[in-house]
Formats: sequence, structure tokens, C-alpha cells
Amino acid sequence: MPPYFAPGMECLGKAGNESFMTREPFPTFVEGAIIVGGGPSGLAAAACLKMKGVPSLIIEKSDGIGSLWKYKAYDRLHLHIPKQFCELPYYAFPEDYPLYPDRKQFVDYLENYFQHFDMWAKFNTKVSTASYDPYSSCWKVKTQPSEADSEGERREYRAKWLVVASGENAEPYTPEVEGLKDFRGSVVHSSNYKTGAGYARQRVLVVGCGNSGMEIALDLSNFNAEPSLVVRSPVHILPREIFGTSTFAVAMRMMKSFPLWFTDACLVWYTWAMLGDTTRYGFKRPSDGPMTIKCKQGKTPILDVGTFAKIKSGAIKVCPGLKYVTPDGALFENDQFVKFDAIVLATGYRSNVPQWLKDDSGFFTAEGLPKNHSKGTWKAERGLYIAGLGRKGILGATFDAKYIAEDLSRAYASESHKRLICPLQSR
Ligand SMILES: Cc1cc2nc3c(=O)[nH]c(=O)nc-3n(C[C@H](O)[C@H](O)[C@H](O)COP(=O)(O)OP(=O)(O)OC[C@H]3O[C@@H](n4cnc5c(N)ncnc54)[C@H](O)[C@@H]3O)c2cc1C
Ligand SMILES: NC(=O)C1=CN([C@@H]2O[C@H](COP(=O)(O)OP(=O)(O)OC[C@H]3O[C@@H](n4cnc5c(N)ncnc54)[C@H](OP(=O)(O)O)[C@@H]3O)[C@@H](O)[C@H]2O)C=CC1
Ligand SMILES: O=C(O)C(=O)Cc1c[nH]c2ccccc12
Repeated sequence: MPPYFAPGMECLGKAGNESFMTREPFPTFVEGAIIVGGGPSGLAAAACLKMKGVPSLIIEKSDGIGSLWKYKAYDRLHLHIPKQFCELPYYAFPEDYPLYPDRKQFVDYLENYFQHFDMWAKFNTKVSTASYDPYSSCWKVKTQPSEADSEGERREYRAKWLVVASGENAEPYTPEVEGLKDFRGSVVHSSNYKTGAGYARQRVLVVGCGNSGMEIALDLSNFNAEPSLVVRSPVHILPREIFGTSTFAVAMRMMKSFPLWFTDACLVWYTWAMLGDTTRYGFKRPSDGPMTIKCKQGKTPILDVGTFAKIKSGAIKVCPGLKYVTPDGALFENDQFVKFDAIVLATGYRSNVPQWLKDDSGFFTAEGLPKNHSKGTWKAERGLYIAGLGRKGILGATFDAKYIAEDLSRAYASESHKRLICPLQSR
């Protein structure tokens, strides 16, 4: 019996006494792969598959591609590593782009990339569940329209292969902080922060000192606000450039020829020479080096774009961990109380994979990131692939996409004799 007639693939609605009113939608069969997410990782995967002759459908909950860069990033954002490390496969950045393209340029590039490869995508469509159906050996992907699409309907798609590309930064993470909900001023997550323009002369507490918190504190200071930055854990801070060359590029080159510890020692020594003793300003260094931590834990070092100079000058204050927030300020772990007018939570993001992917293979951690697998973080079982969740930035996602296309295209070729070709109803 061909797979499309197998039990479980018939669209007869739910069992039991549920009426036809609650019937499940008819599934649309997708030849090739379904890709969940239309960010850089999903685009890279779709392009690499296409180059290998494998079709795919991107399902994206936002109204277009690159939603993180389009809607969830602040205005002054630039790529913080040089463009050659953020280029997606088979399509170069325009030649006149600067070394560190800005947010708008990167979004334009992603949109052109999508057009260039003439990709298939369903926008305003959120994947609510994806599960493997052993009867049909397919992935069942159920979708619901996003809030912006009032006329959309629930759909079901099926494909032999599923590529998870929903991003490490899928959901803003807001920690439980005592008293936060009673704070009288504005509280925004960094994903909703655009510019410091409305914060002039306000005392703003920026919680979190990853790359977002550091740059938002700088932006606030440039707009004449009075930012304070919570730095609760040891963290590596590196200048973005070493003698005019990107620190990231220097590190990559060194890692090819020298052991990791030596690269780390050089980076830390150089930072000390450039920025001085950062511990004096509240930045304790972890005992492991910056690239060791990136490789082991995926945590990105701070690439400083001018915040540290503002900290040195006193324009940005550094605070230790938060104890609690009051309606008009915050108490810190050193028992100091400071008044604030606004709070920006630059406390990071989480994967949303556990919310929608039903996978019991043990491939993912409870946080929805691949566990450390000896064979890499891009391939699970039963036709499930993962792009951009290996905590290696856009460069890592492009490697994932190439490996995925290589492997998936082989499986696609061997399946081709029994493949069912059902054109999509809409693009
Ligand atoms: C502010 C910021 C700056 C960064 N700068 C850099 C940088 O300079 N260099 C670098 O290498 N990395 C950088 N990163 C890391 C970042 O992970 C990448 O830039 C990149 O966007 C990751 O691409 P992605 O496609 O994996 O994820 P995303 O860009 O997050 O794309 C995932 C897409 O999946 C969609 N999606 C999620 N869940 C669902 C669902 N259930 N159904 C349908 N669609 C869904 C989302 O709407 C989103 O469009 C930065 C991250 C942030 C937050
Ligand atoms: N192109 C660019 O210039 C930029 C790149 N990025 C990238 O985007 C990704 C996300 O970065 P980002 O948004 O900064 O998130 P991160 O996860 O990197 O940083 C989150 C920060 O919040 C802190 N934090 C979390 N909870 C609390 C709490 N309760 N109290 C105090 N501090 C807390 C964390 O501290 P702790 O370590 O103690 O948990 C950490 O310092 C990274 O990969 C980053 O490199 C981001 C911005 C700009
Ligand atoms: O911005 C990010 O989150 C990245 O992951 C980019 C990146 C990958 N490897 C790195 C090593 C040092 C600094 C940034 C990165």
C-alpha cells in the first residue's frame, strides 16, 4: 500500500464522538523537506537543498523572512563579525556592503536571497506541532495562522523530511525577578527595544551583559540616558577588532594553527593590553578562555563596540546581580539600592522547539537545543534535521545547511522511485 493511503494519513478527523465540525484539515503533501523557520538557517538550508535538486517548503510564522533581524532587533545593530563569516551559501553579499553590514542591509540581503533561489514559503503560519507518523514514515506538521492573518486556517502538511530552523533566539527569555511586575516605569525585553531616543535623562537599568545588553547600554548613553548594567556572572569581553582586524577573524585564523588555549591566551592578553584590567570595572573573567567557552558551552564572548570606554568614563555604571526590584528602583547583591525610571531586560532568548516538536529520540535537551552529539548537531533520526541550533552563529548554520543538503539529497535520491509528487496548493 503506498504511504499516502496508510492508516493515520487519512484525514478523517479525530476518533470517538467528535463531530465533523472538529475534523482535521486535509494534509498537503510536500515533496522534499519542510523547513520550520525562515531566518538565515532556514534560508541556507532551502538554498543548499535546491542546489542538490531537493525541493522544500519553508513555514514561517512571521510575515516574511528574517523576522529576528527585521522586527526583534534594535536600530543600531550591525553584524558583529565580518560579512564573509555571515554570508549564506551560493550567494554573495553585494560588493558595496561594508565589512559589518547593518540590520537593514542584512535584511535586504536575506530578502534577495529568498528571491534569488525562488523559494517556496508559507508566511504568517506557525507550526503548532510536528510529529513523526510511523505508518506513513512522514513528518506531520500542523500549523495555525499567526495572529496577523485573521483569514488563515489551520493546515496540516506532511513530508518525509523535516528541517528544524526555528532559531536559538526563538522566544525572549524573561527571568523571574521579585518585584518586577510592580515596577512603575517601563519594562521592555531587548527584543522590543529599538532606540534610546525616548529615554533621554532617564535612569535605565539594563539587566544582562551579553552582546545585547552591552550595546543597548551604549545606545542609551548615546541618547543621553543614564544606564546601569547588571553584570552578575564572569564574562569575557573582547574588543571587536585587533589592530584593525576583526577579533573573530584573528581567532579563527589562530585556531587553525594553534591550540585553543594559546588562541585564548593571546585574546585575553591583547584585551588586557587594550582595555586594561576589566575586573576593576566589575567584569570578572571566567577561568576558561573565550573561544573554549564558545566551543564548549556556546556562550558568545562580548565583542565590545565602545561600551567599555563609556564604563571607564563613568557614563555607564556596572552593578552586581539583582536581589529584587521595587516600584521605583532595585536592590543589588551588594545591598545597594538605586532608583530607576525604566528597565531593559537583555536577558537572552530560548529555543521554542519543546513547544512544537514531538521528538522522543533524546536528541534535544529540555531547553530545545541539540545535546552534544559526537556526529554533530545537525542530524537526528527518521528524517529529522536541525539547522542553526549548534550555537555557532550564522557561520555554523551555513555548515549545518551544507551537511543537511548532502545527507538529505542522498536519501531523497534513493526514495525517488516511490516518491509522490503533489504540487503545493499555494506558494
Ligand atoms: C540581536 C542579535 C544579533 C546577532 N548577531 C549575530 C551576528 O552578528 N553574527 C552571527 O553569526 N550571529 C548573530 N546572532 C545570532 C543569531 O542566532 C543569528 O543572527 C541568526 O538570526 C540565526 O538564524 P536562524 O535562522 O537560526 O534563527 P532566526 O533568525 O531566529 O530565524 C528563525 C525563524 O523561525 C521562525 N519560527 C520560530 N518558531 C516557529 C514556528 N513554530 N513556526 C514557524 N516559524 C517559526 C521565527 O519567526 C524566525 O523567523 C545574533 C542574534 C541576535 C539576537
Ligand atoms: N551582532 C551583534 O552585535 C549582536 C549579537 N548578539 C548575539 O545574540 C545572541 C543573544 O545575545 P543576548 O541577547 O545578549 O543574550 P545572552 O544570552 O548572550 O545574554 C543574556 C545575559 O542576560 C544575563 N541574565 C539572564 N538572566 C539574568 C538575571 N536574572 N539577572 C541578571 N542577569 C541575567 C545573562 O547572565 P548569565 O550569564 O549570568 O546568565 C547574560 O549576561 C548571542 O549569540 C549574541 O552574541 C546579540 C546582540 C548584538
Ligand atoms: O553572535 C553570535 O552569537 C555568534 O555566535 C557569532 C560567533 C560565532 N562564534 C563566535 C566567537 C566569538 C564571537 C562571536 C562568535
